[in-house]
Amino acid sequence: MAPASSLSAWSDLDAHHESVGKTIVLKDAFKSDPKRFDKFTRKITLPADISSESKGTDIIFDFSKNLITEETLEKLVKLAEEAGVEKKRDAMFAGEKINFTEGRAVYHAALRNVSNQPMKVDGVDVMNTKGGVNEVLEHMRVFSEQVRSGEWKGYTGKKLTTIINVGIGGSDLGPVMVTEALKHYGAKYMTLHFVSNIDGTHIAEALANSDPETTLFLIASKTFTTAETTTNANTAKSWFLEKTGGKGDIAKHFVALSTNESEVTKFGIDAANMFGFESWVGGRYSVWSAIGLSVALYVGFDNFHKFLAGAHAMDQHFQKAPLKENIPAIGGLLSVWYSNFYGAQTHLVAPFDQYLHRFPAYLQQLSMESNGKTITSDGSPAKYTTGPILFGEPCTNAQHSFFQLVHQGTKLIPSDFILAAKSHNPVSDNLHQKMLASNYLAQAEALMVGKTAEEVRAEGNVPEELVPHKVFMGNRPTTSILVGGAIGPAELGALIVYYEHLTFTEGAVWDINSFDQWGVELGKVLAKKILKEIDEEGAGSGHDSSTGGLLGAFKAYGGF
Ligand SMILES: O=P(O)(O)OC[C@H]1O[C@@H](O)[C@@H](O)[C@@H](O)[C@@H]1O
Repeated sequence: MAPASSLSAWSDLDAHHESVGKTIVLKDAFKSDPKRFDKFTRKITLPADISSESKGTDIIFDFSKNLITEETLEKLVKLAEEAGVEKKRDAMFAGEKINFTEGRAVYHAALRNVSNQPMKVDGVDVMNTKGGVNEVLEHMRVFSEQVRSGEWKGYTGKKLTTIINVGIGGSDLGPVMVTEALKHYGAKYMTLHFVSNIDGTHIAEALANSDPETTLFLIASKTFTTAETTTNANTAKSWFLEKTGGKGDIAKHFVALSTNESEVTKFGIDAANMFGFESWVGGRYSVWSAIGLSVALYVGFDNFHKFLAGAHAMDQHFQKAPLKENIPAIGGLLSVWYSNFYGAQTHLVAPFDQYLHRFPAYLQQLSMESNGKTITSDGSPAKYTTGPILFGEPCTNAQHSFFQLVHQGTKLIPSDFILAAKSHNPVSDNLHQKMLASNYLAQAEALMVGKTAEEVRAEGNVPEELVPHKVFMGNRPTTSILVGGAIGPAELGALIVYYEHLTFTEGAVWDINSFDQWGVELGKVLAKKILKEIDEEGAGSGHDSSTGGLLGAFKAYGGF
């Protein structure tokens, strides 16, 4: 594929940015076009049988407060066409090896293919083959139901009520985020811990109040070689054996979620207690796989299945909708528009939803590990900027911390706001929900309309020297996502997949491989070398003076 900047649609967008993009004033665009909201809003409706709403849940994506005209959208669609976004999408869904640096298919969509259409990699239907998607799902269903009912017992015959998931990166962030987001649906008697950090504090705090008789460990690692996870898992195993005086039965208290059977059995977990998946599932896309077992245990398999089904609905939309109507494609194209033509460096995602408090952290990995790349498909460096820095926090909290910069800073920060129309906790007669919604609406409006010097003066009693400080430039773009009900498993699944395919669209336009992550390797290798040096005499070798100096100081202060 040609570099994006050599496409004619790219030059066309460059010119369009000069003539229209730089001059568009959103509040005027709304005044002159009463239909702007309708024109730029897209909707997906999730089927009734999986939704939190009995008639099915609408999810509205309002793109109208973005710096675009109808012509911009057409030109962005043209760019997607020239960049082969649809072709690449179809190749992904056809199981082709689009992860070209690792020679792998990118097939996490198969994990949520609840309509069970045949999906093949190398001619094999991954849904129904032995050890395939359906078989693992059935294993997850049986196991999660046994644990939840108490049929699966610990070594002293007690029900397992504490779940400790040991994993990092994609083997942690998805399960943490989703179990938090679906807490309303979670088993109230269960205590969940997610141990990821190599910092011993993480595992120590999780074990501190856990009872080995009632604790289930899920060792979650695609490769089963990740240093943090194997170290934490070994510490957990030693704790378990020590606390149970060697009588504890590993088979009843440890299961593995992995692709690597030989490492799993080497660790001491029976292959029968392993929930597998395939190398065509990238770590950051693995919550839909066996890595999601903690979710199934916590919210029950039926809800886990709805989560997959909501995701599948968004997959089908992405696969079938024409680009101009295609919600994730539009999201991705807007990101390209801001990154490459306005020089925006960031993407803010602010859920107006406390249950979604780990959603931005999850999206950070999804977006930045996928598109934090420089090299294009022909091996040459991109001549344009790629993955934005994604960040966020739930609102209204974020408003009281970093929103100052979003409103009045020098940077353009395209922002997404997410709200569910219905709260799971309509306390104080829905007062909280109404206040939450009023902030969701007010922030997007304020970012767009801003406040002129004249408006500041008209408020009266403002000393002239303060006027510029109180001016809001406005014209700051937002995408507002409104879930037309509560956020249940299906709604959450669809929201995640919106961001997955948005990220896909960006990467497809930028002509990079969104599916490898070589950038995490170098630090791992150096850490191994330094770990050895900590136990050796001296301050290591071959380091720069800063690294060597710090290593020496650490050893001296820490008594190593
Ligand atoms: O699931 P495992 O194999 O332990 O990997 C955990 C994480 O490791 C990181 O270095 C990245 O590669 C992530 O994509 C991955 O999710």
